[in-house]
Amino acid sequence: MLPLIDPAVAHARTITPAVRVEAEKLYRACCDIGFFTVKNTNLSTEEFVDIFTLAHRFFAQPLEEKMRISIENSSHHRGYGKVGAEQLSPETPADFKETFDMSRDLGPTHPGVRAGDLFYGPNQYPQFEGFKETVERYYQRLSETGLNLLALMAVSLELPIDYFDPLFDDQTSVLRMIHYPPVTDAGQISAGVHTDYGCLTLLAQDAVGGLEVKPRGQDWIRVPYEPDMLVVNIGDLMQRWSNDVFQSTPHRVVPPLGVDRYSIPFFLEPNTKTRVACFDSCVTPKTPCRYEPIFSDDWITSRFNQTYAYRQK
Ligand SMILES: O=C(O)CCC(=O)C(=O)O
Ligand SMILES: [Fe+2]
Repeated sequence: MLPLIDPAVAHARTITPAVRVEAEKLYRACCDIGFFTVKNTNLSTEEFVDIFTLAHRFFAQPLEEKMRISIENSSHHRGYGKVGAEQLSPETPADFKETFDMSRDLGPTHPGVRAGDLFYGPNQYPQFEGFKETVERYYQRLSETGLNLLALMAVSLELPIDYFDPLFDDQTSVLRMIHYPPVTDAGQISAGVHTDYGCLTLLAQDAVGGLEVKPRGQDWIRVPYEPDMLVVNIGDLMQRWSNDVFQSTPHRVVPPLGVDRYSIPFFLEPNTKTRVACFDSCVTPKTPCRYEPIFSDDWITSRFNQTYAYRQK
């Protein structure tokens, strides 16, 4: 069982006894497992249902239609990724999944777009009525929930409760829809063993299940589906930021044979040029800072290039 955290207590950015309780639970979860679950988000049950319905409709289209918004046409890593586009583990074949990625839909007046930044730009959307509105609303909701979790994390790290807010006010988070087609032989890997690149991942999965997590020194844990629940994990950038106090835990997807599975991760990432240097509270005489400061976007770019076939051409 993964620990359950209530992000809503941090909404007002005021340190209350409830904030301290949740921050302490979150801290332990991040140190010991790197994964936890979240309920009491600002998403309604209908919004969970709507986003999955949209994902089903999107992936049900013919391949040619989906390829009109191929990620390979985007200078900003947005749009449709066909089966085989991503290989999360170098040890196993490319992942047996298709994806749709979006971020904040930014036009030419945004300074990052003008500067030609990879992380700021327009989305590529399919032509459905309501698609843009539904995914953008979901993105907004997940961003709020993610920032509430970061507020708890800030408290647990002895930082001001609103420490992360200005670092995410021009965020580069990515919302992804994933369809795993039915696996028919054991050689097909839905999602290979990997860690996530960034800060925090907030995942909605469907009732099929299949997500498995391997905390340090423990066996694989299966993460069961529960309605209205998000599964959250620490990514490599946050592990680095915390001087390895928090764990970015390996995970994989092993769904039951022969069924379609859908999941919707939200990768919460800061503004570009966020300087990631060990938090003071994570550095002690016995555990000096292990990492050079790095800019968040340089880190994410290097990780993309390792896992995407089209970026290696
Ligand atoms: O589909 C899932 O349950 C997990 C997906 C995942 O780990 C990822 O895309 O990074
Ligand atoms: Fe992942």
